Amino acid sequence: MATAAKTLARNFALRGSASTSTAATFRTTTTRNTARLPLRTNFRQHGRRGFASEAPRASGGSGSTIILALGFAAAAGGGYYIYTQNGDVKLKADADFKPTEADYQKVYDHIAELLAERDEYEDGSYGPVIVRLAWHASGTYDKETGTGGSNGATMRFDPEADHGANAGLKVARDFLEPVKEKFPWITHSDLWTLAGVAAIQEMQGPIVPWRPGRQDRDVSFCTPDGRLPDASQAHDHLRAIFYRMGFDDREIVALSGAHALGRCHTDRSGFDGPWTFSPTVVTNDYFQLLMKESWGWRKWDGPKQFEDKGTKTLMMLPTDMALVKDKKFKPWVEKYAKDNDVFFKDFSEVLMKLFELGVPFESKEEDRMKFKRKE
Ligand code: HEM
Repeated sequence: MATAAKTLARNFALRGSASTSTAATFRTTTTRNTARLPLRTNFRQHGRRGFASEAPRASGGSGSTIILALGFAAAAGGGYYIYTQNGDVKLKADADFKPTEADYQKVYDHIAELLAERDEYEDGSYGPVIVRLAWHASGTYDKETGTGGSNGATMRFDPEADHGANAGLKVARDFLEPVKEKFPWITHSDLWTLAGVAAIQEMQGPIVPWRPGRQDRDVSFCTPDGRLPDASQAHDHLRAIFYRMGFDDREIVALSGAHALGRCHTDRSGFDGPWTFSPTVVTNDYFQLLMKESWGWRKWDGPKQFEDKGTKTLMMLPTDMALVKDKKFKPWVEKYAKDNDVFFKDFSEVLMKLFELGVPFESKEEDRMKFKRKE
């Protein structure tokens, strides 16, 4: 009997044969096709691009950059004006400027345009690495002390940018800098989470309600290293990390469904490879593969990880396998594998909660915005 991965691989081979009728049925990040296929592929093997160390970009810029930024700000209707002081050119926020939902939708639209345009990145999309940035910016939250979380964007600073778990995220932060320049009124911490929402929605995931209100904080608010999960560990570690943020077992499993997206990189985490054959489309394939595929240890010099026995091209981390080994996690994996709609509903709710961790909102829950996808 063919394994799930072999079936996926066969579909991939079909796509490779460039049959237009077949290709038309595959879901891609640029063509939205809501028809549910049992298994989808838009997998492309790409050469790995290395990203070296994570030194944050120096802030500030030349006068011409600032004037350019002013042009963008004006174009975006951002309520900013320019003034000079001792020859210094500065941008200053208009305190009266109150961005509306339409202003935030413009930010969303710009990110969506950039995601579509800049398809030179691996697997054709920056979407997965942006989702990882939004998650790592939020997942430092500690409910006991109220520290960490998406309020602050402290990964802009060396101590946090250099945490091992954040290796490779400079590429996502840099991707978003032109957006910050175009809309200088938005905080980095609002921008990173809004970009996470945009990436999920533009990769055909569920609508994720979002609200603004995060303030950027200085370097003294950087969280200590070790708050994000260690992929080499087991169920007890997952619970310790995610319970600290205030999540329960169902939510831990739903969040892990993000690993339908993207891949591991030997020059970042040390692990290697994608979890699914469609790493730029939000699907429940991660759960299907966890349930249906046979997984064995990969024989290699790198850290311990699993590979599918069928094609040996997919991977699972020890923490991913913990979801099917643990009696309380497994029923949720089964449920999400069987029902993509239930997964999408829970995934949307849990992402919304993740991106709001640690934020002292002035707005109400009913003020959350639902962004329209790019046409
Ligand atoms: C459950 C605990 C988790 C562990 C141990 C874990 C671990 C990892 C590791 C080791 C990588 C590879 C990084 C690299 O080498 O580039 C990765 C990638 C990724 N993770 Fe997780 N993760 C977890 C949860 C999550 C959650 C909750 C989300 C989002 C909601 C998420 C989203 C992603 C995405 C989208 C990527 C792909 C990034 C890319 O393609 O560059 N992960 N994760």
